[in-house]
Amino acid sequence: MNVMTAAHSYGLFIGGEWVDKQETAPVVNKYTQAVMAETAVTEKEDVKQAVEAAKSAFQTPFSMYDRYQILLNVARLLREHTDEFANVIAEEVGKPINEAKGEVARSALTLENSAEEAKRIHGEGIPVEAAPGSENRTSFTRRYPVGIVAAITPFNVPLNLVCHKIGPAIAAGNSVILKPAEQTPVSALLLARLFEKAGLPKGRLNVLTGEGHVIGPMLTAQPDITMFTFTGSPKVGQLIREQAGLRNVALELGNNSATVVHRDANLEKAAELVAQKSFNNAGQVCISVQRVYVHKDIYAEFLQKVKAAAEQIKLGDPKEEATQMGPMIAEEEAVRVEQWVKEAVDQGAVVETGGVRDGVFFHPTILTNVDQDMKVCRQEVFGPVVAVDAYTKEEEVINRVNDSEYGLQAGLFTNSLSFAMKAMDEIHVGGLMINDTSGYRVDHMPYGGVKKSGTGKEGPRYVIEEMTEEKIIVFNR
Ligand SMILES: NC(=O)c1ccc[n+]([C@@H]2O[C@H](COP(=O)([O-])OP(=O)(O)OC[C@H]3O[C@@H](n4cnc5c(N)ncnc54)[C@H](O)[C@@H]3O)[C@@H](O)[C@H]2O)c1
Ligand SMILES: O=C[C@H](O)CS(=O)(=O)O
Repeated sequence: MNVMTAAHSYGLFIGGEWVDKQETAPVVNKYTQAVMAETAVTEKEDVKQAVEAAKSAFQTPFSMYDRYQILLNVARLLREHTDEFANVIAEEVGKPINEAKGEVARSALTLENSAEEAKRIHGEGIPVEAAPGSENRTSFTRRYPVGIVAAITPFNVPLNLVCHKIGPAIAAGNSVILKPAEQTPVSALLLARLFEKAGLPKGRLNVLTGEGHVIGPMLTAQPDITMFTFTGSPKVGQLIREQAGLRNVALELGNNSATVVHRDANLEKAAELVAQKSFNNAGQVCISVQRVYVHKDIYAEFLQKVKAAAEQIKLGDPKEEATQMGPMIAEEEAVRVEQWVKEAVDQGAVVETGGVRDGVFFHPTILTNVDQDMKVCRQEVFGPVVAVDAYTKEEEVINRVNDSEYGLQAGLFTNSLSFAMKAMDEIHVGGLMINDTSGYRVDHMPYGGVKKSGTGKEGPRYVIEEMTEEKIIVFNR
């Protein structure tokens, strides 16, 4: 089966039906800039219909075992269609084909893990009888689905981050309304086709495409939506939280990730991983290495190694096997990154390599002589730029890592157990990776930030807690 239609034109997916709309929006191939697909533009009435479909599906029983089987089937189908999905991701994001294949494999794992968790949703016994006067009582908790989950996702990881929302929401027994990023909706629409093929009951998954700033408020205006799960920028996350009122909101937001390389680290390994995780997907990854702090004794050697690795990165057509870095999501984003680098240079930073824009491409860039208050350090670059600076003392570098509004993940390369333990206690982030960069993630681990990086955790087991409500039952014998 080829999951693509010949016309490459996609309707909305509401109540198990594909709904064509008169108004459509083009999705462009980020390398060629040619139109690769047309997607339907959602109107207010479509949002209402999606909510009705989701509500009606939610009222129909859907057993844990059926949820498990459907999620497993979709994972299997996804693996069977790896090349098609990877080609779509390479085109719609501009992500190198090998990275895109990796994203498809991770998406299948996310769905498999969600399927497994569907069978593990459980409560616990509560010893209420331990309270004086409650000797004759017996109690336990149970978890119930929250109802209708609205999921809004970003452009940079358009399939796996969608799976991180749909997989656990369905595993938990909810209905879902998905709004994928307007720049990259095609892989999500194809995924909906796989759910349809796998026999997902109609209305359990609905997909609405179009501009977020238009559809977002239409979704938050629907009182029957009980939870919002959002991955994207802090600005939009904040808006959703304000509009959602007392409803449950999970936010996976940005970061300006730091990685520390201590004087006792394995330099080869640290340099290789830093170069890889600074420039993956042209740096458009929320845990991309953006700030590197290197102990002064090894700074020069480390810098030379990372620079050599960065200069080896092959830019080009994402669909060519040899390409290691593709274009950014849009030329205006490449222009923004160019301006931030220029501003840093005007403030005294030195470009060690890169710093060059070529249309929608921005070359892998290493900056030194940086200051913590430059935009390239203080804000989230979301581009292929890394700032490398030296430090002397452990205490000093912990303070510098923590000197950020964000707190998603951080990395530390060291062989010192005491430094690793101190960092574990004192670096304020959702995840600390010892002997790895901030960029490490596997899909079943708890993943989410502190401070401006968000609230709530992803990873199927953890997000299912948020996508279910706990109820306590007390029996009086
Ligand atoms: N923490 C994480 O797990 C994680 C993962 C990936 C990306 N991100 C973050 O995402 C950002 C980049 O992605 P982006 O540019 O797609 O983010 P974005 O916030 O611009 O868009 C994300 C989604 O929100 C929608 N949206 C836009 N305006 C909206 C509104 N007013 N109401 C509701 N929805 C709206 C968009 O259409 C899109 O679907 C970065 O900050 C990055 O760090 C975080
Ligand atoms: O962009 C942020 C992503 O969550 C990182 S990953 O693709 O899931 O590793």
